[in-house]
Amino acid sequence: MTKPLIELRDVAIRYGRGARAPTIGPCSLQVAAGEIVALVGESGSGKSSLARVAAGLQQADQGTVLLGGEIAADLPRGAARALLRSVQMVFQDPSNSLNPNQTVARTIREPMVVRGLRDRPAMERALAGLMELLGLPERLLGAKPASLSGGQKQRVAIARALAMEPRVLVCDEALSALDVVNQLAVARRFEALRGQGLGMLMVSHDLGMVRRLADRVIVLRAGRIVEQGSVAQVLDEPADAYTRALVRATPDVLRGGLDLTALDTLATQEILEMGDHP
Ligand SMILES: Nc1ncnc2c1ncn2[C@@H]1O[C@H](COP(=O)(O)OP(=O)(O)OP(=O)(O)O)[C@@H](O)[C@H]1O
Repeated sequence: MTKPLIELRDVAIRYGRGARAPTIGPCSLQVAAGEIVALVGESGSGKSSLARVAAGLQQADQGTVLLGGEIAADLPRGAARALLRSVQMVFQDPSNSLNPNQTVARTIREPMVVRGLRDRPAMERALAGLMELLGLPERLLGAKPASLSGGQKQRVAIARALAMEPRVLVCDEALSALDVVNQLAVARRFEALRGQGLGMLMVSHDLGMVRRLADRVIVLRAGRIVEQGSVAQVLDEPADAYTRALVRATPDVLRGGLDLTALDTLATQEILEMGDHP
């Protein structure tokens, strides 16, 4: 059997020492190639903490993180770094994650340099490919974040993450700050990337988007996984009382997924052009 791209085994995180210090876990989860797994739960339930551990940005206090069946710390330094680079993270607010002094081109080229790409023409081809994939017009290559719309900034952040050629993308509310047009455009890109084998762990409050994108849903409450299963199982027939409350707390229109039927008939480029007014 192929190994999951990411596996968290009995991962626990503890913030501080006192009896009331927030504790998350132990939690176990897996993301396979071409699979989108959603982490949902109320604010403070531990979604972002687990996402950061999965992305290698935070150390767990207990448990193991396996990437493609391997533990980075067990490998020689170069191999460990390459393994850790196979997971990239996209955050909610691109304004905080992009360097305000760097152009779009430099932002997206940088990870290519980090992963060792030295061939300039290959780099330019990869840059052009990512710009096209994310619906970013060429004229933005020399632009700095301040002159981009929120949607464009987030698409640059996603292009930068993909420039590392990750096997898994960890998205922490990556679509929440976007308007519905940009959400749909990016969701379509994620669907296409999943088709190419990319795995995704997505943290989201938006059960409509979870229904659209995710294959499986994991429900967290107060640092513990209370339920997990397919989207249909968890969102339509939740077994756990907390999941039922979470689903019920979402307005009908969002629970069923946003009605994007009219927009969905348009080509992605048309959708992006609608959303590209800075
Ligand atoms: N760096 C930190 N130091 C101390 N406590 C923290 C830290 N990060 C998170 N916590 C605490 O850990 C718990 C889980 O936080 P986390 O951000 O992982 O939850 P979340 O489900 O992602 O919440 P939200 O949906 O509001 O982003 C919370 O009680 C939070 O206050």
